[in-house]
Amino acid sequence: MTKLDNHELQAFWDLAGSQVKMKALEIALSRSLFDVLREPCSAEEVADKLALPSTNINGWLDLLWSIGCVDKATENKYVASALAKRYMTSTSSLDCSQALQFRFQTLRHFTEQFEALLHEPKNGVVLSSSMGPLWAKAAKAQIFQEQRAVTVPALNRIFATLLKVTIAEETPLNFLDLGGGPGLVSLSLAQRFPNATGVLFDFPETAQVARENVLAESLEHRIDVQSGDLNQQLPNGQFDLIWCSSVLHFLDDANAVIQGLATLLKPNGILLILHAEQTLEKTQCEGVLPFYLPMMMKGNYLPKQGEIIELLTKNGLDILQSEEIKDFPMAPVWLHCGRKKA
Ligand SMILES: C[S@@+](CC[C@H](N)C(=O)[O-])C[C@H]1O[C@@H](n2cnc3c(N)ncnc32)[C@H](O)[C@@H]1O
Repeated sequence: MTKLDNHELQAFWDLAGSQVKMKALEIALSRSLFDVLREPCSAEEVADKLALPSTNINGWLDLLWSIGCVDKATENKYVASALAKRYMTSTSSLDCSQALQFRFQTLRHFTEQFEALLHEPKNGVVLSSSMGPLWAKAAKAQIFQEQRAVTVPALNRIFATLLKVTIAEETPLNFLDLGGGPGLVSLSLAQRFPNATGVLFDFPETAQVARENVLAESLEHRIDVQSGDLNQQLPNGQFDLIWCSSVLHFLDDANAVIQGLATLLKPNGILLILHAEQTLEKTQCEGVLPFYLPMMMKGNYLPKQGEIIELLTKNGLDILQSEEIKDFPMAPVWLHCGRKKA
């Protein structure tokens, strides 16, 4: 070790310090600080606008500066960074303020239960129908924001540059968006494929949120919003393309649902499954486990690497490609693209 290297304990001190950074950001989001800082302000002006004493405001703003949320402008003024303006201001079309706060809260809640879950692991998801209203609330807030800012751009990249199978934009296909939440994936598919029709399927309460978003875009003649509990029933229809992202974690039997999806595909139909997975690779564990271990310990399903491919193959699909997708909400997911045999 040269005297310029960090001590080998630094990584663990940094872990402790990240709690303080997180709290600084959480307070900033809850007080709409970045809306205030759309224009440069001094610490005193920030204090005045947020009705706080000015004593500790400089330190708070400097910490936010150190993590990239604030820039320093001239004359001792601070201004929201370009990143914060893009993702943390209420007028931005990519605003993720609520989504970020939700993640802070739920992961903190998990840390409080962590040890109890080691003593008493759970081995089944909560009765799924009771989750309907909670999912609908999420579909109006954090899932909506994450679909708009992250999932839809990832979908666009996947279709534009990543998929090895080409689907011509004018194809008159019928798609299914399984567990589609607020429906931005369905809207995006309908816009990408102008001759397509589609079905979004989710719990009744969430489906209502999706229906309103579909109506707002006047696409109700092309997107049929169906509802039910996937543990009990499948959507109606026969599909050329199925998009299923971050849904299997919440179901009782992923195998049964994939088996069902295979029956809903037309011959040569394409199934795109995007889910976080358990892997044996250290950096992937580091990226995935902080976000998905809580779910696993509560009894949710996190596929092992290779498991989805096995299920798709077992249910009569040829695997066309499997890729790690890093620009997905919270943590990387694996995209598996399967095609039903003709
Ligand atoms: C994490 S969200 C993912 C939403 C969307 N697929 C995406 O990637 O943004 C999970 C979705 O699955 C839906 N879901 C979970 N369990 C379900 C069930 N048993 N039946 C129907 N929908 C369900 C939820 O309502 C929610 O909209």
